Amino acid sequence: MVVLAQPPVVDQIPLLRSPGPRDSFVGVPVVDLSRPGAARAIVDACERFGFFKVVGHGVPAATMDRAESEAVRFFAQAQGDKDRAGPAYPPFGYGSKRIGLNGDMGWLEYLLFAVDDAASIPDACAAPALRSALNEYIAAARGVAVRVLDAVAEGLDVAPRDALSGMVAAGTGSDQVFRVNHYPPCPALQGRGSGCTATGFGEHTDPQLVSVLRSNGTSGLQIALRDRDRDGAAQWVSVPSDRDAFFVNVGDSLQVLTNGRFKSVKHRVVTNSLKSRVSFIYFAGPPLAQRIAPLPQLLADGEESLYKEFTWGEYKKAAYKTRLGDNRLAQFEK
Ligand SMILES: C=C1C[C@]23C[C@@]1(O)CC[C@H]2[C@@]12CC[C@H](O)[C@@](C)(C(=O)O1)[C@H]2[C@@H]3C(=O)O
Ligand SMILES: O=C(O)CCC(=O)C(=O)O
Ligand SMILES: [Fe+2]
Repeated sequence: MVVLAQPPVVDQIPLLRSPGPRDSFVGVPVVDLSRPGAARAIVDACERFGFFKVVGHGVPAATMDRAESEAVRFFAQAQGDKDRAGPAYPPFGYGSKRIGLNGDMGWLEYLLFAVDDAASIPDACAAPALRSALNEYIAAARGVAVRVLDAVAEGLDVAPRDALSGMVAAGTGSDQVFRVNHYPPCPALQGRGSGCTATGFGEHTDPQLVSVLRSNGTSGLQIALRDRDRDGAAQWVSVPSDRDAFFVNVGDSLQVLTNGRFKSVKHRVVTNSLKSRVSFIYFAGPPLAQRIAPLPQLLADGEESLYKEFTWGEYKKAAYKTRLGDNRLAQFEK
């Protein structure tokens, strides 16, 4: 008998049932930031999906294109050169296949950076052309996060209007993280049939307030709908890619600030057997000392917080001890 050995690393990456073409989800809410009514539309999308697409954002295509081509150039380097930009933990830099420190694996490589208050990544972490392209992109993504959080406050009628955006705006000491993910085609999937795919980035929620994502034209991102199916299973749907738009995820911290009115969206990335996906994600985290508790104006008379009191620093520390797919908020629920 001939036993075909698989490369061991692929063995460690969970395979998934591939969604069929009809799972491509046409219902992703689209918000035009340049139009009146955006604030209401954002609140509606956050309540229904914890996820939406942003158009009319005004970020120049050249900013996105330059960041993408510099990232593609970085990932095209020899493995040894990329490894010199790592490891991803600690503190930040290049990583491959291992996500976090607790045993999660995915079919990807990535750059992970802490972002300073001026929305820039540390000098030592990337070559000048890559660093300059990413810094320009990060400033633009932060701008989108600030506008989205202003709109959330407006749509929820919270005063002051910068009650949320003030936690990430320049000069506030916000705890921002930025990552560039590259999902190469997964050759091990070829010949396995269309029903099978591999985990690019396993299912999880993002711990921060919001995350602002942009990808090239390759699909792979999936979100779980809020309602489970009749058997109690998560309903995963594929998000059609759009390289000109941003996608916004509600994170765990915004779930708490709205006392569960918004829910952080569970999402994951599955690999494509033929095409590379490159994505950029800006994670808008508040300052470490920021208290994360429901905004008083969102609590009805007599309504209590669903969560124990904590600061972002405390939540982040606890989150980094968890596996990707864990329910990180559970230990903070009352
Ligand atoms: C497994 C992990 C990776 C992660 C830290 C964690 O222990 C749990 C949260 C993960 C996550 C998900 C969203 C972002 O990609 C991320 C940078 C974050 O803030 O929380 C990652 C963390 C990571 O990759 O370091
Ligand atoms: O790469 C993507 O498209 C999404 C990745 C993601 O969810 C994350 O990095 O937290
Ligand atoms: Fe995520």
